[in-house]
Order: sequence, then structure tokens, then C-alpha cells
Amino acid sequence: MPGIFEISVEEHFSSAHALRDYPGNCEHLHGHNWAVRVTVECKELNEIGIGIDFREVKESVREALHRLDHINLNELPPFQDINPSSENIARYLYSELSRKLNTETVRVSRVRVSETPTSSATYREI
Ligand SMILES: Nc1nc2c(c(=O)[nH]1)N=C([C@H](O)[C@H](O)COP(=O)(O)OP(=O)(O)OP(=O)(O)O)CN2
Ligand SMILES: [Zn+2]
Repeated sequence: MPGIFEISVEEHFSSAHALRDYPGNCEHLHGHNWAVRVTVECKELNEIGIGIDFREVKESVREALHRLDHINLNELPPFQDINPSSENIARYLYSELSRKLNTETVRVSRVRVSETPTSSATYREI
């Protein structure tokens, strides 16, 4: 039976955000240590049994997260008109990382963004 491999890495960044029009204290600027889990899928392995090197995925994720680190996310162009919610950050990273990592055999399948150990949003395309 054909199978699929899911390869995941997790990286972190720290930044502030405020949810505009949120009915509560999240409307005020506050910070999180965000955790980002990126999953890449592939059907084939190379000659040494690897779908895509964890290190290659981590390098791309770190580069993308560097742009989000230690800033006010509301001031970043992608979040000037939409809220930097976990959902919107996950979709933004999915798009950035897909451009960087997708090949004929490998594609980013999901990005999970966690604000706390118990609260996260995941973006994937169907
Ligand atoms: N679906 C979403 N809901 C909320 C988001 C979000 O991005 N997507 N964001 C927030 C706020 O940013 C808030 O800072 C996070 O709230 P929460 O996870 O509840 O964090 P707390 O530290 O307040 O959690 P407690 O467990 O209640 O201490 C809100 N909602
Ligand atoms: Zn928050």
C-alpha cells in the first residue's frame, strides 16, 4: 500500500502582538514565546533513506522566523491589515515556506503556531 512520510521540525521565536478589535485583554500589546511546528510531506526517500534533511527544513524555518523575532508583529507589512493571530501567522509561514521548500517530490503540508503550550492554530491547504 502506498504511504507518505511526514517530516516535522519545531522552532521558536519571541515577539509581541495585539489583536485589533478583540473583546478582551488580547487587544492590548503583549508578548509570547511562540512555537512553530512545520510539517513537510513526501512520498519518496533518497538513497540514504531521507525524505528531506531536518537541517534543510530548520534552516528555512529559522530564516522565516528571524523576520518575526523580537518585533511588534502588528507593524510587519503582512499584519498591518489583518491581525497577527496564530491562524494568520500560520498561513503566512505556510506560504513563505512553501515558496522556499516545495519541490516536485516534497511539499509543506501544515504549519502549527502555538502561543502557549495549550493554545495553537494549524494551517494546511486542502
Ligand atoms: N483562535 C485564536 N484565539 C485566540 C488567539 C489567536 O491567535 N487565535 N489569540 C489570543 C491572544 O493572543 C492571547 O494572548 C492568547 O490567549 P490564551 O492562549 O488564552 O493565553 P493565556 O495566557 O491568556 O491563557 P490562559 O490559559 O487562560 O492563562 C486569544 N485567543
Ligand atoms: Zn497573544
